[in-house]
Amino acid sequence: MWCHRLTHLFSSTQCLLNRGSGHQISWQPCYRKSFPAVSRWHHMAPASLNCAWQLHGDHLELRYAETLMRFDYVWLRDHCRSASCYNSKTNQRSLDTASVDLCIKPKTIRVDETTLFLTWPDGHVTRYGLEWLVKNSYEGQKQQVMHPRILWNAEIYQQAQVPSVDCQNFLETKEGLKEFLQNFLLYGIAFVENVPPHQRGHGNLSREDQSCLFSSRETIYGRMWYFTSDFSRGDTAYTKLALDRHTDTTYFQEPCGIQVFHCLKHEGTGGRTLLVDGFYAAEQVLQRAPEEFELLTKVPLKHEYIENVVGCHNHMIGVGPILNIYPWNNELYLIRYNNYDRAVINTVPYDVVHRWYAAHRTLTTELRRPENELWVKLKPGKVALFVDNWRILHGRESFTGYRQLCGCYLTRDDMLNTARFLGLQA
Ligand SMILES: C[N+](C)(C)CCCC[C@H](N)C(=O)O
Ligand SMILES: O=C(O)CCC(=O)C(=O)O
Ligand SMILES: [Fe+2]
Repeated sequence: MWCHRLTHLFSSTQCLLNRGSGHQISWQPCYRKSFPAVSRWHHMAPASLNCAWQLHGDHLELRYAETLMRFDYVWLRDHCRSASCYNSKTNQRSLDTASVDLCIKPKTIRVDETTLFLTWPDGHVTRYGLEWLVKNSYEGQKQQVMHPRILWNAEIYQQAQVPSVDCQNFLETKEGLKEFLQNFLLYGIAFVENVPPHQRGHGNLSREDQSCLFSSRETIYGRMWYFTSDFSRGDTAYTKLALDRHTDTTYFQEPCGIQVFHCLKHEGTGGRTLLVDGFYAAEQVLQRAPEEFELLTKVPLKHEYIENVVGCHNHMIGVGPILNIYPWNNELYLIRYNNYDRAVINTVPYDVVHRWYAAHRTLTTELRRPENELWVKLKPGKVALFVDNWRILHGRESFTGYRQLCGCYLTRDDMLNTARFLGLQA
């Protein structure tokens, strides 16, 4: 179900973005020597309509499994999987791409039931499985999502009844870890239950020692952080004030991928945690105001962290748009949203800035809809909450009394690496 939702999302943006004039790819002039373009379709067998191909001056056109693909000849030479061009033990290219003639074209081409054969002018033969080509072609990739997800508002998330994973299962069994990761990848949040209320318990969830699960990302806040409302750092997080929804470390060139929260103590009232699916809100913007969505993907902004308290002097700047999409399929992969930490806007001309403010307002309205808000109370020593900081916004209610939280940021690449190792699409 989610797959269709997203395919729909991406294909509508695709049209949108392709129309934008700034988005057009300008082709370099091709200096290939004249090549007799064969303008008729070759079918592999008279009876088979499954596969057909056609040679053009600078590319091969191939139709297979209902996909029409176009391959540049240099691309076809560059991706050769023969033993001399590719080391299948290390999965690395051995061919020096810079040694390929940019005007190269195959001397002969042949296709059978499963394979495309190309012979190059120097006699070298390249073979491609047709399935491999579908999977690896631009056209094939364009139809796929990189990260399957279930976008949610409070009702969708609650009805899904996503189970928390028990801490011991998570740490000690492959199934527990896999279930946790699957939930996390689909929803962008995941809870681990029965975490011991002391700090080590939390550390075990993410440190490189013993359990070897994920590595934490060391930042200006340290590797693991313990914080309370003592204003030990120059940031509102270290007070008792409410924090509106935001993502963290927007002022890093690469914002932290994952954040883990574990409540150690709270003697007082308030302090609930707010979670909002930023991608769900962005999808609403795309559907209601596609040109505003596009603007939010295009306008670069700075976020900034300037801190001068005793012992801590930091000045961080991160640059990027609020919404980041993969250009080939328009899939959203990162939202950078923190109104507290957004820096002076000096990267945008005045007329664009006004439209940007309107687009920002539309997104903010979606993010603030009460039906999109998931509120949870982190009880001391019960759950650890993992948050995808590239997708989910978090915030907190103001509170009274003594409240101590600990947590860490995790390296996103390592978590996705583990997920892929367990057979998940990540
Ligand atoms: C989580 N921890 C308390 C360490 C950091 C708080 C960082 C707060 C900062 N305004 C931001 O949003 O990035
Ligand atoms: O105090 C909280 O619950 C969260 C504060 C916050 O936004 C953060 O630490 O990143
Ligand atoms: Fe935060």
